[in-house]
Amino acid sequence: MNSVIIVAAGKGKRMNKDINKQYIKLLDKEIIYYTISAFDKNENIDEIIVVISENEKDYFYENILNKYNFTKSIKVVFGGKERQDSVLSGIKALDKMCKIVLIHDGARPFIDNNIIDSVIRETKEHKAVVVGVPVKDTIKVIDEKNYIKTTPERKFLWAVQTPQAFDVDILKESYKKAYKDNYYGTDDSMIVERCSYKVKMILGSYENIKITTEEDLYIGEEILKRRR
Ligand SMILES: Nc1ccn([C@@H]2O[C@H](COP(=O)(O)OP(=O)(O)OP(=O)(O)O)[C@@H](O)[C@H]2O)c(=O)n1
Ligand SMILES: C[C@](O)(CO)[C@H](O)COP(=O)(O)O
Repeated sequence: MNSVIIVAAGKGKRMNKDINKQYIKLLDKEIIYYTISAFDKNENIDEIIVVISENEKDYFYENILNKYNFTKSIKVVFGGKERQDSVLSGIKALDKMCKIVLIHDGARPFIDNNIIDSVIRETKEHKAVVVGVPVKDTIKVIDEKNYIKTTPERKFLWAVQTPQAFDVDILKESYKKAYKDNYYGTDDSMIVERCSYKVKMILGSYENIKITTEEDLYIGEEILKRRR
Protein backbone atom coordinates (compact mmCIF):
# COMPACT_ATOMS: atom_id res chain seq x y z
CA MET A 1 0.00 0.00 0.00
CA ASN A 2 1.33 3.45 -0.97
CA SER A 3 0.40 6.45 1.18
CA VAL A 4 1.02 10.15 0.78
CA ILE A 5 1.31 12.69 3.58
CA ILE A 6 0.58 16.20 2.32
CA VAL A 7 1.80 18.80 4.80
CA ALA A 8 -0.25 21.99 4.75
CA ALA A 9 -0.01 23.22 8.33
CA GLY A 10 2.54 26.00 7.84
CA LYS A 11 1.96 29.70 8.43
CA GLY A 12 3.24 30.94 5.08
CA LYS A 13 5.05 33.86 6.71
CA ARG A 14 7.15 34.61 3.61
CA MET A 15 3.96 35.02 1.56
CA ASN A 16 2.88 37.77 3.94
CA LYS A 17 -0.91 37.52 3.38
CA ASP A 18 -3.82 37.37 5.85
CA ILE A 19 -4.73 33.91 4.63
CA ASN A 20 -2.57 30.72 4.79
CA LYS A 21 -0.88 30.57 1.37
CA GLN A 22 -2.35 27.12 0.64
CA TYR A 23 -5.84 28.64 0.48
CA ILE A 24 -4.88 31.35 -2.01
CA LYS A 25 -6.51 30.76 -5.40
CA LEU A 26 -4.43 30.28 -8.57
CA LEU A 27 -6.82 31.10 -11.40
CA ASP A 28 -10.09 29.71 -9.96
CA LYS A 29 -9.00 27.11 -7.40
CA GLU A 30 -7.00 26.99 -4.18
CA ILE A 31 -3.35 25.86 -4.21
CA ILE A 32 -4.11 22.95 -1.86
CA TYR A 33 -6.90 21.78 -4.20
CA TYR A 34 -4.38 21.27 -7.03
CA THR A 35 -1.98 19.45 -4.72
CA ILE A 36 -4.58 17.03 -3.32
CA SER A 37 -6.02 16.47 -6.81
CA ALA A 38 -2.67 15.35 -8.20
CA PHE A 39 -2.53 12.47 -5.71
CA ASP A 40 -6.27 11.81 -5.87
CA LYS A 41 -5.94 11.18 -9.61
CA ASN A 42 -2.85 8.97 -9.37
CA GLU A 43 -3.78 5.31 -9.57
CA ASN A 44 -0.84 4.12 -7.45
CA ILE A 45 -1.73 6.15 -4.38
CA ASP A 46 -3.95 4.23 -1.94
CA GLU A 47 -4.09 6.56 1.05
CA ILE A 48 -4.06 10.36 1.32
CA ILE A 49 -3.36 12.09 4.64
CA VAL A 50 -3.56 15.88 4.71
CA VAL A 51 -1.94 17.67 7.66
CA ILE A 52 -3.57 21.00 8.42
CA SER A 53 -3.51 23.56 11.24
CA GLU A 54 -6.08 22.77 13.90
CA ASN A 55 -7.33 26.36 13.86
CA GLU A 56 -7.97 26.10 10.09
CA LYS A 57 -10.09 22.93 10.42
CA ASP A 58 -13.46 24.58 9.72
CA TYR A 59 -12.01 26.59 6.84
CA PHE A 60 -10.45 23.48 5.28
CA TYR A 61 -13.64 21.40 5.51
CA GLU A 62 -15.87 24.16 4.22
CA ASN A 63 -13.69 25.47 1.40
CA ILE A 64 -11.80 22.39 0.27
CA LEU A 65 -12.91 18.99 1.50
CA ASN A 66 -16.67 19.50 1.35
CA LYS A 67 -16.49 21.66 -1.77
CA TYR A 68 -14.52 19.47 -4.17
CA ASN A 69 -15.40 15.92 -5.11
CA PHE A 70 -12.19 14.05 -4.44
CA THR A 71 -12.49 10.40 -5.43
CA LYS A 72 -10.44 8.95 -2.60
CA SER A 73 -11.22 9.40 1.06
CA ILE A 74 -8.96 11.97 2.69
CA LYS A 75 -7.70 11.54 6.25
CA VAL A 76 -7.18 14.86 8.02
CA VAL A 77 -4.79 15.32 10.97
CA PHE A 78 -3.37 18.37 12.72
CA GLY A 79 0.18 19.62 12.30
CA GLY A 80 2.74 21.04 14.71
CA LYS A 81 5.15 23.93 15.15
CA GLU A 82 7.74 22.90 12.53
CA ARG A 83 7.28 21.12 9.20
CA GLN A 84 8.92 18.05 10.73
CA ASP A 85 6.32 17.99 13.55
CA SER A 86 3.57 18.09 10.94
CA VAL A 87 5.14 15.19 9.05
CA LEU A 88 5.29 13.25 12.33
CA SER A 89 1.52 13.75 12.83
CA GLY A 90 1.03 12.31 9.36
CA ILE A 91 3.31 9.34 10.07
CA LYS A 92 1.28 8.53 13.21
CA ALA A 93 -1.90 8.42 11.11
CA LEU A 94 -0.57 6.00 8.46
CA ASP A 95 -2.54 2.84 7.78
CA LYS A 96 -0.96 -0.35 9.18
CA MET A 97 -0.75 -1.74 5.63
CA CYS A 98 1.37 1.16 4.33
CA LYS A 99 4.67 0.04 2.82
CA ILE A 100 5.81 3.15 0.92
CA VAL A 101 5.15 6.65 2.18
CA LEU A 102 5.46 9.76 0.06
CA ILE A 103 5.77 13.13 1.79
CA HIS A 104 4.75 16.16 -0.22
CA ASP A 105 4.45 19.90 0.44
CA GLY A 106 0.89 21.23 0.18
CA ALA A 107 2.53 24.28 -1.37
CA ARG A 108 3.83 22.34 -4.41
CA PRO A 109 0.67 22.14 -6.53
CA PHE A 110 2.27 21.33 -9.90
CA ILE A 111 3.49 17.82 -9.18
CA ASP A 112 3.23 15.71 -12.29
CA ASN A 113 1.48 12.32 -12.41
CA ASN A 114 4.46 10.63 -14.12
CA ILE A 115 6.83 11.87 -11.42
CA ILE A 116 4.60 10.41 -8.69
CA ASP A 117 4.71 7.07 -10.56
CA SER A 118 8.51 7.25 -10.94
CA VAL A 119 8.98 8.02 -7.26
CA ILE A 120 6.91 4.99 -6.24
CA ARG A 121 8.67 2.72 -8.76
CA GLU A 122 12.16 3.86 -7.67
CA THR A 123 11.33 3.59 -3.95
CA LYS A 124 10.48 -0.09 -4.42
CA GLU A 125 14.11 -0.54 -5.49
CA HIS A 126 16.06 2.07 -3.50
CA LYS A 127 13.92 2.42 -0.30
CA ALA A 128 14.58 6.17 -0.05
CA VAL A 129 14.03 8.51 -3.00
CA VAL A 130 13.75 12.26 -3.47
CA VAL A 131 13.02 14.35 -6.55
CA GLY A 132 15.05 17.37 -7.47
CA VAL A 133 16.51 19.38 -10.32
CA PRO A 134 20.09 20.34 -11.22
CA VAL A 135 20.72 23.94 -10.14
CA LYS A 136 21.03 26.42 -12.99
CA ASP A 137 23.01 29.06 -11.12
CA THR A 138 26.50 28.87 -9.70
CA ILE A 139 26.16 28.43 -5.94
CA LYS A 140 28.43 30.18 -3.43
CA VAL A 141 29.00 29.32 0.21
CA ILE A 142 29.47 32.54 2.16
CA ASP A 143 30.64 33.44 5.65
CA GLU A 144 28.86 35.54 8.30
CA LYS A 145 30.19 38.75 6.70
CA ASN A 146 28.99 37.80 3.20
CA TYR A 147 32.45 36.96 1.86
CA ILE A 148 32.59 33.92 -0.38
CA LYS A 149 34.18 30.92 1.27
CA THR A 150 33.87 28.32 -1.49
CA THR A 151 32.24 27.59 -4.83
CA PRO A 152 31.03 23.98 -4.97
CA GLU A 153 31.21 22.24 -8.33
CA ARG A 154 27.81 22.75 -9.95
CA LYS A 155 27.50 19.34 -11.54
CA PHE A 156 27.01 17.85 -8.04
CA LEU A 157 24.39 20.39 -6.90
CA TRP A 158 20.68 19.67 -7.16
CA ALA A 159 17.78 21.57 -5.61
CA VAL A 160 15.63 19.10 -3.73
CA GLN A 161 11.85 19.11 -4.01
CA THR A 162 9.04 16.87 -2.85
CA PRO A 163 7.71 14.16 -3.05
CA GLN A 164 10.29 12.43 -0.92
CA ALA A 165 9.44 8.76 -0.49
CA PHE A 166 10.60 6.07 1.87
CA ASP A 167 10.11 2.53 2.97
CA VAL A 168 7.81 3.09 5.94
CA ASP A 169 10.02 1.26 8.48
CA ILE A 170 13.08 3.29 7.50
CA LEU A 171 11.13 6.53 7.81
CA LYS A 172 9.69 5.63 11.22
CA GLU A 173 13.08 4.54 12.57
CA SER A 174 14.76 7.73 11.28
CA TYR A 175 12.07 10.01 12.70
CA LYS A 176 12.29 8.25 16.07
CA LYS A 177 16.05 8.87 16.17
CA ALA A 178 15.68 12.52 15.13
CA TYR A 179 13.30 13.19 18.03
CA LYS A 180 15.49 11.24 20.45
CA ASP A 181 18.44 13.46 19.42
CA ASN A 182 16.29 16.61 19.31
CA TYR A 183 17.35 17.03 15.66
CA TYR A 184 15.38 19.19 13.24
CA GLY A 185 15.95 19.13 9.48
CA THR A 186 14.42 21.17 6.69
CA ASP A 187 13.49 18.15 4.60
CA ASP A 188 12.71 14.49 5.29
CA SER A 189 15.71 13.18 3.46
CA MET A 190 18.04 14.82 6.02
CA ILE A 191 16.37 12.79 8.77
CA VAL A 192 16.94 9.54 6.87
CA GLU A 193 20.47 10.45 5.63
CA ARG A 194 21.72 10.92 9.21
CA CYS A 195 20.76 7.30 9.93
CA SER A 196 23.23 6.33 7.17
CA TYR A 197 20.61 5.21 4.66
CA LYS A 198 21.44 5.93 1.03
CA VAL A 199 18.93 8.27 -0.58
CA LYS A 200 18.51 8.26 -4.37
CA MET A 201 17.91 11.54 -6.21
CA ILE A 202 15.71 11.34 -9.30
CA LEU A 203 14.82 14.05 -11.79
CA GLY A 204 11.77 16.13 -10.84
CA SER A 205 10.62 19.11 -12.83
CA TYR A 206 11.45 22.82 -12.89
CA GLU A 207 7.68 23.42 -12.79
CA ASN A 208 7.35 21.63 -9.44
CA ILE A 209 7.91 24.90 -7.59
CA LYS A 210 7.08 25.56 -3.95
CA ILE A 211 4.76 28.52 -3.65
CA THR A 212 6.69 30.55 -1.10
CA THR A 213 6.67 34.26 -1.96
CA GLU A 214 4.31 36.51 -3.91
CA GLU A 215 6.06 36.21 -7.30
CA ASP A 216 5.50 32.44 -7.17
CA LEU A 217 1.76 33.15 -7.50
CA TYR A 218 2.27 34.78 -10.92
CA ILE A 219 4.59 32.01 -12.07
CA GLY A 220 2.05 29.45 -10.83
CA GLU A 221 -0.80 31.00 -12.79
CA GLU A 222 1.31 30.93 -15.97
CA ILE A 223 2.10 27.24 -15.42
CA LEU A 224 -1.62 26.52 -15.03
CA LYS A 225 -2.59 28.53 -18.14
CA ARG A 226 -0.07 26.61 -20.22
CA ARG A 227 -1.46 23.30 -18.95
CA ARG A 228 -5.10 24.11 -19.73
N1 LIG B 1 4.71 23.70 10.87
C1 LIG B 1 4.62 23.47 9.56
C2 LIG B 1 5.42 24.18 8.63
C3 LIG B 1 5.28 23.93 7.27
N2 LIG B 1 4.37 23.01 6.86
C4 LIG B 1 4.16 22.78 5.42
O1 LIG B 1 5.37 22.44 4.80
C5 LIG B 1 5.37 22.89 3.44
C6 LIG B 1 6.67 23.57 3.07
O2 LIG B 1 6.92 24.63 3.96
P1 LIG B 1 7.02 26.18 3.57
O3 LIG B 1 6.83 26.41 2.15
O4 LIG B 1 8.20 26.73 4.25
O5 LIG B 1 5.69 26.73 4.26
P2 LIG B 1 5.53 27.63 5.51
O6 LIG B 1 6.31 27.10 6.67
O7 LIG B 1 4.06 27.78 5.68
O8 LIG B 1 6.16 29.00 4.96
P3 LIG B 1 7.00 30.10 5.74
O9 LIG B 1 8.31 29.45 6.08
O10 LIG B 1 7.12 31.21 4.77
O11 LIG B 1 6.22 30.48 6.98
C7 LIG B 1 4.17 23.82 3.28
O12 LIG B 1 3.22 23.20 2.46
C8 LIG B 1 3.71 24.04 4.70
O13 LIG B 1 2.31 24.22 4.86
C9 LIG B 1 3.60 22.31 7.78
O14 LIG B 1 2.78 21.47 7.40
N3 LIG B 1 3.75 22.55 9.13
C1 LIG C 1 11.02 19.99 1.82
C2 LIG C 1 11.40 21.13 0.91
O1 LIG C 1 10.32 21.55 0.14
C3 LIG C 1 12.47 20.66 -0.05
O2 LIG C 1 12.84 21.69 -0.89
C4 LIG C 1 11.94 22.31 1.68
O3 LIG C 1 13.13 21.95 2.34
C5 LIG C 1 10.95 22.89 2.65
O4 LIG C 1 11.59 23.94 3.31
P1 LIG C 1 10.87 25.16 3.95
O5 LIG C 1 11.88 25.77 4.85
O6 LIG C 1 9.72 24.58 4.70
O7 LIG C 1 10.53 26.06 2.82
